[in-house]
Formats: sequence, C-alpha cells, structure tokens
Amino acid sequence: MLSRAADGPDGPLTFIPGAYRERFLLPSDMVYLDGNSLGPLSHSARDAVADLASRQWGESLISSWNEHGWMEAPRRIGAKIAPLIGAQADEVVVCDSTSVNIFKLAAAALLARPGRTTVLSEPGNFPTDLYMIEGLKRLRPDLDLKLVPRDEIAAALDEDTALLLLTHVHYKTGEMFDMGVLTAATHKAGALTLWDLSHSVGAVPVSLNRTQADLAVGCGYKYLNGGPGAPAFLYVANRHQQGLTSPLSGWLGHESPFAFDDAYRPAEDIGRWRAGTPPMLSLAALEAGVGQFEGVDMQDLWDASQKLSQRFVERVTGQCAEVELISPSAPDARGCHVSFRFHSAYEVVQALIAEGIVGDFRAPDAMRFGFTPLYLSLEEVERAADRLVDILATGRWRQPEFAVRKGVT
Ligand SMILES: Cc1ncc(COP(=O)(O)O)c(C=O)c1O
Ligand SMILES: Nc1c(O)cccc1C(=O)C[C@H](N)C(=O)O
Repeated sequence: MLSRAADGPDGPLTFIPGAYRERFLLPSDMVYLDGNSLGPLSHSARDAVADLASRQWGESLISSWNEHGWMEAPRRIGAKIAPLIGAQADEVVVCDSTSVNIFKLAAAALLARPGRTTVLSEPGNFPTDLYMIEGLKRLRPDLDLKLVPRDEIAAALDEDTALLLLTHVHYKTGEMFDMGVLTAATHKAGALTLWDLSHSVGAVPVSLNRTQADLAVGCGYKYLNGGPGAPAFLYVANRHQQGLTSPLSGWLGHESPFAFDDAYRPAEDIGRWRAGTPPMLSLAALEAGVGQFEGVDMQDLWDASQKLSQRFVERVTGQCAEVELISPSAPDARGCHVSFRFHSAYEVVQALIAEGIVGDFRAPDAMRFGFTPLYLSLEEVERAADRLVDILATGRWRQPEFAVRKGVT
C-alpha cells in the first residue's frame, strides 16, 4: 500500500484538513462533499478568468497567443500536473475532454499492437471509458471489449490483449487498483496500459513513471478544481512518444502548425496529442486550480483525506445500521470518496442537500461523499456525518419533496 505507516488516519498529519479553505469561495453554511465531481471555485481561478478575459483578450487580442503564452498553455499546464501523477514535465499535455483523450490513446495503442484484438476492462467502469471503446469497435469490427471482474483481470491478460483500460480509483466505490502490479502483468502479456486518473489526480499519490505505466488520462474539473468542463489531460510515457500518433490529427498537433502544410506530420513531442485551438478561458481557470497544489505533497494530502473519510465512515456506521459501506473499509485501499448503499439513497441525498450537506447520488442506490482536505475540516466532516445519521434516524428523508427527481446529477 502507498500510505506511510505513521501517517494513516490515526497518525499525525502534515497537511491540516481545511488549511486552504480561505482560498475558495464556498458558501459559509455549506459542507461540500462533492469536490470529486466538480471542484469549487478558488479566488485565484476567478481572478485568472477575469484577467484573461478583460486584460489579455480585451486589450491584447490576437497577440495574446504569443504575448500571454496562450499557445504554450497546454504544455505548460501539463507540466504542472506532471508532478501530481509521478510523470515528467514533457509527458503530460492538457487538451480535449477525458472521453476524447481515451479515444485518441486507445486508438493509437491498438495500432501499436497489430494482430491483437482485445481491450480488457472491468464491468462497471465509468461508462465513457467503455463507450469510447464501443465507438472504436465500429471502426475496427475485429475489436473485442472484454469485461472481467477486477480480481480476474491479471489472469485474463493474454496474447490477444492489446490494451488494459482501467479507472485507477473507481468512480462509485472509490476502490483503487494496484497500478504497479497490473501494469507489470500487462507488460508481461505484451500489452499496454491506459489508466483513467479522473478520481486520482489531486486526490491520491500516483506514480506513473515508477510503475512504468504507458498511457493515462484524467479530468481537470474534479480534484484539480479547474471549473465546469475544464479541459482534461493526457500522459504518454517518454518511451512511447515517437511510436504513437493521435488519430485526431488536427493542425495544432502538427510539427509546424503555422507552416500550413497540406500533409500532416506529428509534432516530435507530447504536443502531437493536441488537435485544435486551446480553450483559453477554461485553461486559465484550470491553471489556477492546479496552482493550489504547489508545494503540497500528495501523500500528505491523501493522509489528511483518509483521516476525514475514516472519521465520516466510523461516525455513520457506528450509529446507523441501515446503510452499507460499498467502499473498501481500509482507507488506504480507496481514493478520496466513499459510498454507502441505501434503498432510498436519492431521497437521503436530497434531504442532506436541503440542509447544506452536498454529496451526490449514483444510481441505483449509492450515496457518495468526497473528502478533499484542501478546504474541508474535520469538524465539518463530523457535522455532515451527524446530519446524515439524524436524517436517517428521524426519517426526514421521507418528505415527499425529496422524492422528486430533478436534473441529472
Ligand atoms: C472515471 C471518469 N472518466 C471520465 C469522466 C468524464 O469524462 P468527460 O470529462 O469526458 O466527461 C468521468 C466523470 O465524468 C469519470 O468519473
Ligand atoms: N462530468 C460531469 C458532468 O458533466 C455533469 C455531472 C457530473 C459529472 C461527473 O463528473 C460525474 C462523475 N465523473 C462521477 O464520478 O460520477
């Protein structure tokens, strides 16, 4: 396991939960346990977007592409994300969405493993990961998307496997794969790994280089606090950078975009994974969000998160027998969120939100809560747990308005 013996949920903490609370514009009466889905707005992100719009776009207009470093933003921000995932600065670039990046990297990996026809994953993986491979199957009818339960994955790797595609921290249960063990097994079978780090980056320590991971993607709007629809990132290990090429060969991935050649030649470096023009307003917010992690050790942050989630779990399960923890009970076997099963999970989550405790519901019967120590204190987490227990004990969730389905989340 990755956690240090002395610094588990019961040990001393280096990062004090809630230490950066003042950096964020969170409503004072809200306990926000949904930063694993949409991170909150920081003062610096708000200011960065305002500056980009009014000073850069407003005053410098098109010269901003050079003057304000717009053209280099995808590489520059990728380099800032790299230390959070154990990668080199030149192995990460910010572009497109997580879904699109999965498509690009999976397609490239399949081309790099000719004769192999299987993408291996698990049932219940985040849907977009599976849907993207289904889409690829329409272009490559010989392709097989094989889904096997997580404890059978290593045994299912064989000479047909081209790619292992897994979400490192499961979006619903928070269960974490052992990246090193599975990457080694995948390589032994001659295949490549593609890790979805959407629920890992900014949440748990990740060691892409140390585990020899080949490829990875991840979201910018969850723990990185990059704002709604923030661009995603992708990682390609240096040793693969010449051998893999994006199937979405847009002009900004060209070796020399402003030569305006008819023929596509991919950039020599990680820039080849870019397709079109960088969304600068969104990138300004993301860069500020990533900036919050400067000087923060991911192990320290995860230790703090384990303390928060464990306190929540113990307080809820210790006082309430009706809910079932569907996340691993060992804090170092999970990411930064936990989920409980309850027959009326939707109603309970609505009742909590009405009282300022924001978690989310995941169909069909899961209540999910994220623990992000940058802005959450132990006191808030205890308060949230007690409120959940009370809502269950009093049956307040049975009020008819909480059964009304609204929106999508
Ligand atoms: C594991 C995982 N992958 C991908 C995504 C989303 O991808 P996109 O940003 O393309 O919507 C999410 C959440 O939405 C996710 O939880
Ligand atoms: N990406 C989202 C969106 O555009 C709307 C609502 C929620 C989301 C999410 O991030 C869902 C999330 N990946 C999850 O883990 O459930």
